Amino acid sequence: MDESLEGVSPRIHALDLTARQFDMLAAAYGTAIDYRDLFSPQRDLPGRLRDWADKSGIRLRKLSTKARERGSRSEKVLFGLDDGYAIETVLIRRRDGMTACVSSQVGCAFACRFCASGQAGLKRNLSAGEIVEQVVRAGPKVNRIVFMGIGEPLNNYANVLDAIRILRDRRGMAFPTSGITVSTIGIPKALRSLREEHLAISLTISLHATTQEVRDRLIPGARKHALREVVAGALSWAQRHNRVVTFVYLVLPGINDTHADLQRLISMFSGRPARINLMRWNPVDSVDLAPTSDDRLGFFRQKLERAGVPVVVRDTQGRDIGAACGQLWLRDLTGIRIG
Ligand SMILES: C[S@@+](CC[C@H](N)C(=O)[O-])C[C@H]1O[C@@H](n2cnc3c(N)ncnc32)[C@H](O)[C@@H]1O
Ligand code: SF4
Repeated sequence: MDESLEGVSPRIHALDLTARQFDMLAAAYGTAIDYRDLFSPQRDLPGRLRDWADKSGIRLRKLSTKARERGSRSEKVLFGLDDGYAIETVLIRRRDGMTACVSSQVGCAFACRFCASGQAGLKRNLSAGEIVEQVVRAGPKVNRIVFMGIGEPLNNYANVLDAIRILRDRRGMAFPTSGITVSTIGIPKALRSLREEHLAISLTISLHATTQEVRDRLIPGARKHALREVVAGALSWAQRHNRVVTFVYLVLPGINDTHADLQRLISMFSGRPARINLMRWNPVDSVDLAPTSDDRLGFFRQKLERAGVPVVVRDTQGRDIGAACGQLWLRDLTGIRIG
């Protein structure tokens, strides 16, 4: 992370600033505000903050709320961006707090067959500040963050890691990294870098196949990533950090749910620092796939359990408002889908 102010434009987004950069700006403009004030969850930001922003030419907020949709346990917020696109953030209520499911990119380059978010391709990366702002705007009840919205976080490595560092800074939001999960298709080079970071985050790998051929069909953008390198990179991260890595497996009838798949999953993960989350496909308009049956999911779960591989069946929240995993579309400012 470059902590100097070089190249920082006067219209910089306050939530892009590290505490050190803030100190330098505070010294240059003189201020009575504290770094923590930048992360104020209030809708009407305190006057002293607005005065400081006017004086220093800093933008306190960059996202504009375009729409909100409430479901039984989740809420979806459509945030407009400066360049005419709109991304979505999902808030999920839990018994002990709230989870913010944040977007990391404007669209996605990987074009997974089963997912809405990659249908328009990748337009650009979100900045660290645009990621942090999604959490700030979600309010103080958020105690978990999952990078499971639009985009592939490890394809925007620098900004996602900067966002995590800003979020966890004790002088700012002091968000515990143990409450942050990065979900990724597992880009091997980025996994090697992540292994060396001193960050106590959780890691989830979207695996979805046990052969290269099936994975290439399901995740066309990841064709150059060898499946065994993805798995080895994730397990190496787990060993280095003394953690368990979660592998997500979307069970798709007739595609990746054969007995041979089950056997390969068992031999890949038995005795490893890994757990498997079996998932059902959430429907996406104009995508010709079918969700698996409860029986098939139960069969996979039972066989994996018997082989000693930790496994859970995970059902995602938000299907009632099109906010479940993989159902978020890149949109324009009026909410019309792109892709
Ligand atoms: C939308 S992705 C974003 C994070 C990252 N790009 C990834 O693929 O892990 C979050 C999770 O949703 C899963 N997913 C995508 N489309 C889905 C769908 N239609 N039904 C269920 N899960 C889906 C992905 O495989 C991934 O585990
Ligand atoms: S599942 Fe993840 S990697 Fe695949 S298109 Fe959706 S957001 Fe991108």
